[in-house]
Amino acid sequence: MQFSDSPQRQRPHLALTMGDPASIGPEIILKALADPTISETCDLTVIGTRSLLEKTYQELHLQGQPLVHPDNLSIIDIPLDPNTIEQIMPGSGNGASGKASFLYLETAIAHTLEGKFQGIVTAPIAKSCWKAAGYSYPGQTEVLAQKAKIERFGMLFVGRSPYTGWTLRTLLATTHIPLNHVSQTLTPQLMSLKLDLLINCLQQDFAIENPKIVISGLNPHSGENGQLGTEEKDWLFPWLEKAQQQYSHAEIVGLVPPDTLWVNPAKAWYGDTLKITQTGDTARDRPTLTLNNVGDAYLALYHDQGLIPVKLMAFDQAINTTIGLPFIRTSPDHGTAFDIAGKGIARETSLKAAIELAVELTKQRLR
Ligand SMILES: NC(=O)C1=CN([C@@H]2O[C@H](COP(=O)(O)OP(=O)(O)OC[C@H]3O[C@@H](n4cnc5c(N)ncnc54)[C@H](O)[C@@H]3O)[C@@H](O)[C@H]2O)C=CC1
Ligand SMILES: NCC(=O)COP(=O)(O)O
Repeated sequence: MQFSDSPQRQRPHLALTMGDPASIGPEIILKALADPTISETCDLTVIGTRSLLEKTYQELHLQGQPLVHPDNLSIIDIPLDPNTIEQIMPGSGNGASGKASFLYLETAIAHTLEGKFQGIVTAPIAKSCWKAAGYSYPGQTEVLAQKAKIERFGMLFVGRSPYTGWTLRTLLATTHIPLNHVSQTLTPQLMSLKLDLLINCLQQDFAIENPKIVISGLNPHSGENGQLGTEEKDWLFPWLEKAQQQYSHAEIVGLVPPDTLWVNPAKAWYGDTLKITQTGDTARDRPTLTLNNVGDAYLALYHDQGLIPVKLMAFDQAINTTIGLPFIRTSPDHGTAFDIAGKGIARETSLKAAIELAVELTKQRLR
């Protein structure tokens, strides 16, 4: 893969897809790229529809929003026919916007596989709009994996605490499936695959040689010895014991009951920098940071078990990154936010964090 600058400066060239054009995607792109600290670290090429970026700029800059003008961006333009353009209205995702967002992603992947970009940052898409357009994928992750011909991949969320600098990393063992499919989808093979990917990723991408990984139970109190669910007793604990022996260079902790799993990460996230003010004006310090109690990464068994705590702590900072791909892919943790699209109030912080992480990971891979 080629870097667009001298190896010493390691300036990655990244694709940035526009996501669903009826979403907050165009707005957060124009906001994020208005920040010079972002453009200083990498070369970014937006993959989307220029006329829609221009329309967003015209509508929002009148409100005094700090936006980059699309003329100052590198764009691979995906023009849409007038009939499609007419159907794309901020806040109303549909088959037309879904089709456009799929085209942007496909184009980014094709260019990346050809070596034009080292990584892809994706703005959010709506799975329902893809479905309306006739594309049947659970999300962008599966499209990336399929086009890259990869069978082993994972959905990892990364967020750096603005209070303490501590980094929360959460891998989901299962992702976009109904809750009542979780138990039969989880298997020892799937758990081994995800744990293996996670350990490799922590070592290679985050330079953590001997990672500590904390794994959640599935049922309340991790099954309470079979009384509240049998998966832990039947196979999760035996699987864990084998994994602990297999990965002697990693510390694998578990199965921690899912409700208490997030107490120590929350302490590490907030540290002692905040005070809880209770009614009656009493202020109480939060517990001091105790980093020996936390993991380098958490393995959650299903989507909401991992993402409720991630979004509670880190909604404006967290990044979704696909691990196992031959290139870097990051995305904000939030979705299309159709409810606020076109209003000029979307925050670009998570997209900026996604770009920053893509730069960091690309450089780490080069090292
Ligand atoms: N990376 C991706 O492509 C993702 C896509 N999605 C998709 O997005 C769609 C909507 O999902 P929801 O569950 O409603 O989550 P959402 O993240 O789009 O919205 C949840 C709430 O957060 C607010 N919000 C989200 N991003 C914001 C931002 N940058 N600034 C200010 N407020 C923000 C929204 O206004 C809404 O009130 C779904 O189709 C989902 O599948 C969801 C998560 C990630
Ligand atoms: N909850 C994460 C999410 O919806 C993003 O999925 P993907 O489109 O990145 O696969």
